[in-house]
Amino acid sequence: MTTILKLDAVCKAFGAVKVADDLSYEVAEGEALGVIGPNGAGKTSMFNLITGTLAPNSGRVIFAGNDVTSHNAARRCHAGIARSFQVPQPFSHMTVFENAMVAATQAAGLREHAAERFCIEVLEQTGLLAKANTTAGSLTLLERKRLELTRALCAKPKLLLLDEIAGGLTEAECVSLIRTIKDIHAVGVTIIWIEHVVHALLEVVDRLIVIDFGRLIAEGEPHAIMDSPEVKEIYLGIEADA
Ligand SMILES: Nc1ncnc2c1ncn2[C@@H]1O[C@H](COP(=O)(O)OP(=O)(O)OP(=O)(O)O)[C@@H](O)[C@H]1O
Repeated sequence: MTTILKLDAVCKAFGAVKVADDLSYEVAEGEALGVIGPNGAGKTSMFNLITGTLAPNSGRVIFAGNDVTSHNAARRCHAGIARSFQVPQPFSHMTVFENAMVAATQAAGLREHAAERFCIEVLEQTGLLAKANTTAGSLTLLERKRLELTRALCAKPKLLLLDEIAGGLTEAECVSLIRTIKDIHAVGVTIIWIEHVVHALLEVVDRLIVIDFGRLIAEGEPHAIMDSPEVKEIYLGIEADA
């Protein structure tokens, strides 16, 4: 098993609010790791610490064997870390294809025909090829989520971070998105997926971690984690002895 990502005793606080409190865990290459936890637990902040938009107060982020703690977000992106945002952030006035091309050229460093060919390939994979010439601002929510995936994949990531990508979708849309994410995982992309739609997570991830007040409070096989009384109490608000 090769470790692709390691968080080593990462701490980050905003005033009195600890968003990462001695956070340590590892992710294996090719793994799909799910992340759950209450609102405000520090899950998105953890992604910001991994991608480099947030600097830790202490601790280290190791990616593909290199200490990237001092590397900025652009450098980490070039190294192979890409993310989708909880609220889709496309260039709304540009087409789907143009959005993909920005990622393929700026993040993956591809040029001209190679970039175009790669974007077509990714749009096929994410189910958006038919919308290639549509402006991003006129897409449905599911399509915007698919565009988030497209933009992240066009950066040619080794590690893909998904932030609540299933949120707000209908059940049928969720099923269709799960299929796409499974396909992406099947070709070897390592995934860390923060999600409140737990059944979607359980269909994809190999392992689950639970974050509360910036601390890792549970880690293990997804169904066992969801069944644990501690997680039910902290995450679902059900008292352990109820
Ligand atoms: N830049 C910042 N400055 C100050 N406080 C922040 C900042 N970013 C996040 N926080 C606070 O840190 C806490 C954790 O936020 P974060 O978005 O990481 O939680 P989360 O687990 O992703 O929540 P959710 O499930 O609601 O998306 C929240 O109380 C939030 O208000």
